[in-house]
Amino acid sequence: MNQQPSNIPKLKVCGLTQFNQIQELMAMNVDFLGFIFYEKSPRYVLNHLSLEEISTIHHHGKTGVFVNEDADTILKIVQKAGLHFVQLHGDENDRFIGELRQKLDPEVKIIKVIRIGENDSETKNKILQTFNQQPATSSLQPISYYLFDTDGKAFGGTGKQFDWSLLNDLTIPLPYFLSGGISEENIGNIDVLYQQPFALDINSKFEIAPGNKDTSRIKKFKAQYLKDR
Ligand SMILES: O=C(O)c1ccccc1N[C@@H]1O[C@H](COP(=O)(O)O)[C@@H](O)[C@H]1O
Repeated sequence: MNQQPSNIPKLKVCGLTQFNQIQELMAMNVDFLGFIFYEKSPRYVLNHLSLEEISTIHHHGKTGVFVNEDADTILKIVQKAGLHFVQLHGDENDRFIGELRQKLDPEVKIIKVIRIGENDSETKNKILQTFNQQPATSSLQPISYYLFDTDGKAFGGTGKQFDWSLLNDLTIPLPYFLSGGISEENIGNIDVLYQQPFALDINSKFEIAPGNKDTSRIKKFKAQYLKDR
């Protein structure tokens, strides 16, 4: 993993489908490469790359994005594609996550997505319930990271920002990825967050078309915003 001063968020680029773009991102030291294994997504990676091709990508941050997928399918994809992170972007409950944790190699880390709707007490309660699902005394912690994204009918890739100030009302018990319509236009507001993100997750705002990334804009974004601030 890329060595950076700890106050600078890492960068995940999600929804990758093109080999040449993946190589460009690796040359820029992007920390996480996201592949969407959700058939209904316009960024469904298996329409473009096979599991064998993904397995040949030598990078330590290969992340598979899954939406309400069954555990055995996730396991098979993780093993065949050589993934390091599993991003659960649907409505997976703690029981499912615990079972998946038991099946996965301990080195493979789970990122649990919390999709955020309105900034209201119902949303805050939903988030707190998810935090409480983590068993305090587990030898192998089921969830290693949270990822906060904007809620929407398509589960993810909405291109919309949620109200980040909601995070300031919470004590987030794990490092987290900040996601949902992140671009040059809103990243300047990141300083409002008391608890800074472990990583930024960018996706549809850096596309020419779904799955086709504008790598030169990503390069500029990384150089401008992910340097020592
Ligand atoms: O991008 C998708 O098509 C997608 C579909 C289903 C689940 C997750 C998806 N992408 C994730 O959405 C967030 C935010 O994306 P955006 O910046 O708002 O476009 C990101 O974490 C992707 O992993």
